[in-house]
Amino acid sequence: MDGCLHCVFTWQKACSIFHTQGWKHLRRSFSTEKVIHKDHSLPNPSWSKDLRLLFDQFMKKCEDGSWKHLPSSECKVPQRIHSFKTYFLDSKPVKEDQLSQARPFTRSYEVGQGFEYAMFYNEDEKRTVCLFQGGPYLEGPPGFLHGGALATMIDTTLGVCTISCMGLFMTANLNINFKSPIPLCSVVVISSQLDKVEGRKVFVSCNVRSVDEKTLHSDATDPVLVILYPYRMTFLHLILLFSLQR
Ligand SMILES: CCCCCCCCCC(=O)SCCNC(=O)CCNC(=O)[C@H](O)C(C)(C)COP(=O)(O)OP(=O)(O)OC[C@H]1O[C@@H](n2cnc3c(N)ncnc32)[C@H](O)[C@@H]1OP(=O)(O)O
Repeated sequence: MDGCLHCVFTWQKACSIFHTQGWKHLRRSFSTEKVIHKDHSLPNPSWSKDLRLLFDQFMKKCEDGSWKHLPSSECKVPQRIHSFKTYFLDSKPVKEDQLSQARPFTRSYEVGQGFEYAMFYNEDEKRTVCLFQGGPYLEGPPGFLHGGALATMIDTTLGVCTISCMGLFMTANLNINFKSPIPLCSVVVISSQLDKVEGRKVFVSCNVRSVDEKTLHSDATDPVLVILYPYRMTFLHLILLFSLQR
């Protein structure tokens, strides 16, 4: 029992570290390996004027503590976290050399070519906002953003909202309505919120609007995110959690 509680605290600690300090600290806290990181959610030369302006506006909102900027990082992912991810979900382990190549999908492009974004979280309102600029490698219809790229960012924003509010999860269902195409390299605001929790199910929703808020590009209502922890814990998971702490 003590062991189980210890694991609960470990995950609570992980989630708390995640939304106060970001992935880099979460990863570092579970690893003895040296982690090289860079925060990709800060302005860079590829950011348009719109993205910079919005970023500055949200950073201002962070000053009174109501909103938090969520940093990102690209790093050499520690092997143990990979093992954890692989085994925790009962999937077949992938080869070591493939693992060493792994990196978060949304941070896998050259600066400015793919997903440029910054996220902000409001704990009281259980809301997450993502300021997103889709680069030229994310083209779908000529001159417009690929629907799958937008779905990726919606899933990521909803995921960050869920992990910040509730903890570890897997997306079980995601319903997206594409209402108006997004011009490539333009900026949109993805606003997500936690609507309700029923047992292991977390219901979150979001909408995607243009910077001037006049155009509703897309919305996702009642997607379901199922939280895995602490309800489906096997002996193997417990061993892995203990090993992560060493
Ligand atoms: C740092 C953070 C940033 C992260 C950003 C990245 C975000 C990326 C998010 C993802 O891409 S996750 C990857 C894509 N998702 C998957 O691969 C999930 C694959 N599916 C599964 O692994 C399992 O189906 C799942 C864990 C979702 C559920 O399996 P379980 O065996 O744990 O749950 P179960 O089937 O018993 O269902 C639990 C409840 O959820 C409900 N449920 C399950 N699937 C559902 C579904 N598809 N739609 C609606 N409800 C669903 C189910 O009816 C039930 O409701 P009740 O509790 O009321 O009985």
